[in-house]
Amino acid sequence: MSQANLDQTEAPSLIIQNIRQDFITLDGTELNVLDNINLGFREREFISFIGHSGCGKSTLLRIIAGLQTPTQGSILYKGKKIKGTSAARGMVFQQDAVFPWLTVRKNIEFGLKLKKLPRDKVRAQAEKWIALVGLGGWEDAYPKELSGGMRKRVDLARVYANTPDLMLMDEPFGALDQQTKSNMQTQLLRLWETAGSTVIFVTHDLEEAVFLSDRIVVLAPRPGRVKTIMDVSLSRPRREELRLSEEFLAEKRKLHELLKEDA
Ligand SMILES: Nc1ncnc2c1ncn2[C@@H]1O[C@H](COP(=O)(O)OP(=O)(O)OP(=O)(O)O)[C@@H](O)[C@H]1O
Repeated sequence: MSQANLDQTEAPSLIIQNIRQDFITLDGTELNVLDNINLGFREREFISFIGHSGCGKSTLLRIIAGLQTPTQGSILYKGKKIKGTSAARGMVFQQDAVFPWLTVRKNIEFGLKLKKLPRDKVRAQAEKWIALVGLGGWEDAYPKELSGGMRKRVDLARVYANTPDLMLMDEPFGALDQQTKSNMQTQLLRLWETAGSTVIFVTHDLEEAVFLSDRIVVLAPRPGRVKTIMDVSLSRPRREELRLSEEFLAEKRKLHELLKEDA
């Protein structure tokens, strides 16, 4: 574990350099939300951000997405500075972003049509992701006919169909029940293995962070800083049974201790 972060064996593709974020609150006082954030992530890594409520996880994710310009510092992706949003960076939030008036297929095709891809390519790409998220047979259903987990799968397919290099996920499974959440985590790992994108995943859930991640960035609050980075020493592919193993519980305990020291 280290605060520093830049991997020595492979050049990082995403570099977060000296990020500081200040906000002006409603009463006019200045709030320093993030300070001196320096991180480097390799291509295809699965990274989670974890830390107590208000430590700036979502703000950091929004900066990486290009939705928020930091007070200081910059984000480099493959050597280029991130400015504004891009289709190459897909975002998934707790509340899904499916359109209620479009069918499953049309939701997934929506972004592809905006890219002006040929019609047969749009259809083929949508078919591929509908199958990958296990929604074959539901192509013509409307979101109101689906369960929360199925809607989430449409949401993931919608974003993944655009083949983003970077998937930025802000507590995407936070509103789901435990069983559905576990299923979605396993499904997400399969999609990630297929798509080959780098994932940055914000969560409060220790088990989720350990199950999914290669590395977990632990943020300390007031102002948000990188406290440490935990390497998750669990092999892949990760199956459901892993959650009950001693090695999994040991990793979870380690993360729990790292977070407790902040309290
Ligand atoms: N646009 C804004 N203007 C003012 N303050 C903001 C703004 N956005 C975020 N904040 C403040 O920044 C701090 C960090 O917020 P952020 O949502 O990034 O934290 P978080 O770690 O994701 O929290 P949680 O785990 O509760 O979702 C909070 O105190 C929040 O009130």
